[in-house]
Amino acid sequence: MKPILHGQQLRIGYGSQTVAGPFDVSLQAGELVGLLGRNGSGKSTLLRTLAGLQDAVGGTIYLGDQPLDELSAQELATHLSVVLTNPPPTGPLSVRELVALGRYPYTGWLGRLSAEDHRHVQQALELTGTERWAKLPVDQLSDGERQKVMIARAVAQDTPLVLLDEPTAHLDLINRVEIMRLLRRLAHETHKAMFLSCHELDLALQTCDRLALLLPDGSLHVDAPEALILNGTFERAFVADAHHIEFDRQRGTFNVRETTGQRIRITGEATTVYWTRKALERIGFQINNEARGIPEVQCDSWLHWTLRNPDGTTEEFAELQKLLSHLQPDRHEKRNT
Ligand SMILES: Nc1ncnc2c1ncn2[C@@H]1O[C@H](COP(=O)(O)OP(=O)(O)OP(=O)(O)O)[C@@H](O)[C@H]1O
Repeated sequence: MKPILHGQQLRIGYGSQTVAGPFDVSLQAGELVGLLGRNGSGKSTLLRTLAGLQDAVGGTIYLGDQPLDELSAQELATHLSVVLTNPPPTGPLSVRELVALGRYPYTGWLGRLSAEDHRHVQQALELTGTERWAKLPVDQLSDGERQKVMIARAVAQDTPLVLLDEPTAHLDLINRVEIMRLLRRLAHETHKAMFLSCHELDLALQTCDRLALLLPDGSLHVDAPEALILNGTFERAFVADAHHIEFDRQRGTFNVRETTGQRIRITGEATTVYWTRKALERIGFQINNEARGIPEVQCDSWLHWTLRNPDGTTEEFAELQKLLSHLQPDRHEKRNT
């Protein structure tokens, strides 16, 4: 399938200063692609470059068959829409009026909306679930609601490609999930390519069709999320030089490690084992179920733990905190002195 956007030997940056690249990147119709990377890796720079808001340091970007830099601003606006992090225009604008601004590439210099434009605006409101706020002033919406309206404006612009810079920033968990599910649904149902930057690795792993990882060495890796975990690219992107963070490849999560060198075994009921393991790792224990002659925590059932000491003695605990305090008496004593 022909890509909607293709960047060839792309180098992004400022003036002659390269931030990342050279790399190739392609976006296909009907897919949600998440752009991830550490702070300063170049996510916003890449999005702005693909949007034609700043020049590439090198390489060429094609929208279909046409090089991006040969398109006029008006033509570009029919190929791609952009949702940036800056706050939307405030003032007495209603939600419907803001969404209608998405039609600007198609309206004449008077900005008068045709019946076709009104149809697109209505459709965008319905597709994004924002129709119920259509008459409200935009500045009366919550951050999550306003973000959906900004997405509706991009949908009304009716472009095959939508670029979004951190659309989930400053939103709570429910709204972050809602926005990602909305973008995924829009990509699949309206057959648009959606390319968004974000910092929520977990959410991106669960919702994006593909992920693009910008690495500290300036390379870009695009693949199925699970493939990037399996081949180690995820770790290289985020924890290559971080000493106290470890990536759990089995669960796709990052763990904070403050190891004291003490080892412990842990067995028993799966959910209790999972959270007990997290707690023990948090206080510095290394879990090693292969080792012999070290203490063992048996998670007997929900809210009951047995500690087997290497000398064969056992102790019972009905609270996780009591087990933790028992296992790290130094900290406990220090706190009491
Ligand atoms: N206007 C500019 N002129 C020169 N360098 C810039 C400019 N804007 C950003 N940079 C630099 O380009 C690099 C990439 O910045 P960019 O904002 O693209 O990163 P990012 O991945 O989006 O970061 P974050 O996750 O913190 O938003 C950084 O080193 C930054 O300092």
